[in-house]
Amino acid sequence: MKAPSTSANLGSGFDVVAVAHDAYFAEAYASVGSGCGVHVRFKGFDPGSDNTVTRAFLKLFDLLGICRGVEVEVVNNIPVARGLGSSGASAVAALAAFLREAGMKVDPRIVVEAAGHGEAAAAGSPHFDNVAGAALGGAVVITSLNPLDFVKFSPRLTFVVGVPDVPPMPNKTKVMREVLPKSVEFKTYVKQISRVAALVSGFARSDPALVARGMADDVVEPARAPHVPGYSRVRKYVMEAGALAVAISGAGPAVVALVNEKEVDAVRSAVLRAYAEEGIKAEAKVAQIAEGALET
Ligand SMILES: Nc1ncnc2c1ncn2[C@@H]1O[C@H](COP(=O)(O)OP(=O)(O)OP(=O)(O)O)[C@@H](O)[C@H]1O
Ligand SMILES: N[C@@H](CCO)C(=O)O
Repeated sequence: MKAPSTSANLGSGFDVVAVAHDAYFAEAYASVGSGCGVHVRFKGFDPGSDNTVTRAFLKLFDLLGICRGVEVEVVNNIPVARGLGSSGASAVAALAAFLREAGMKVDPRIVVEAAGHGEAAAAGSPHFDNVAGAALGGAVVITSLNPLDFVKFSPRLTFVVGVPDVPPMPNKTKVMREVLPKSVEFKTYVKQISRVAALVSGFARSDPALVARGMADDVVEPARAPHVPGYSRVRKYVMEAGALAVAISGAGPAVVALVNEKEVDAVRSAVLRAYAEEGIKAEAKVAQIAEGALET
C-alpha cells in the first residue's frame, strides 16, 4: 500500500491540520501468518527496532484486542527528518497493507490513533496530524483529540515543496517540539484561532486565498524559524515570486508554499535560488493534494 507525504500544521494549525500531497510516497507490503508478533524490514532508511511501524502495530492490536503474526517491508521514498511526515506515512502504509492482507475493515479513527501513537518513537510524543493526512488524504482537520476524530476535505490546492539537503538534526521533531513556547498572550490566541478558522473555511470552500490567510502564524513558526536553514530567504523570495503563502512543513526543515497554477514555475525557481544563495543544495517539487492510504 502507498501513503503520501504530508505537510502538517500549515502555519496556525499546529498538531491539528495536515495536507496530503503527491510529492513523495511511502510503500509497505505485508504478509499475515499464524502466531503473534510483528517483524518489520525497512528498505533504505532504517530507524532501528523502536520505530513508528512496530509501535503502531502494537497499539492497533491493543485497540482491536487481537494479535497476529505479521511480516512487513517498508520502502520509504519520503525524505526522512524533513518535515514531510515520513515516519507517520511508513506506519500508515504498513497498517493499511496489513488490513488489506488480513481482509479487515477497521474504522479509520482506530488506524489513525494507532499510527499517531507510533509517532512517539519519532517525535517523543504522539501526534495525529501527519498520520491522519497520510491515511485519509486531502486536507485533514483534527476535530477532537480525546476521543480522536477528524474531518477530511478535498480542496484543489497546488504547492511547491522545498526540501533542503542538510544534515538531519538528531531527534529533529522532538527538539522542534521542545523549542515551542509554553504559553501565549490572549490576543495572540484570538488571532491564531481566526487563522485556523480561515484554514478550515478555505479547505471547505476550496479557496486557496482563505487557506493562505490561515497559514500565517505568530506562535510556532517564530520559535522554529531560527532552526530552519534558509527559511527567511526562501520565505522572502517565494512571496516576491507570487506565492499565496509559505510555511514550515511540519517540524521542518522543508518548506511548503501555496501557489496558484500560474505562479508554479516562478515560485519553484525562487525556492531553488534562495537555497542556492544560502549555499544549500535543495529539491523543489510541485505537488497536488493526494489521496490517502485508506482510500485505495
Ligand atoms: N519510522 C521511524 N521510526 C522511528 N523514528 C523515525 C522513523 N522515521 C524517522 N525517524 C526519526 O524520527 C525523527 C523525525 O523523523 P521523521 O521522518 O518523522 O521526520 P519528518 O519526516 O520530518 O516528519 P514530520 O513531518 O513529523 O516532521 C528523525 O530523527 C528520524 O531519524
Ligand atoms: N505537528 C507536528 C508535526 C510534525 O511533523 C509538529 O509540528 O511537531
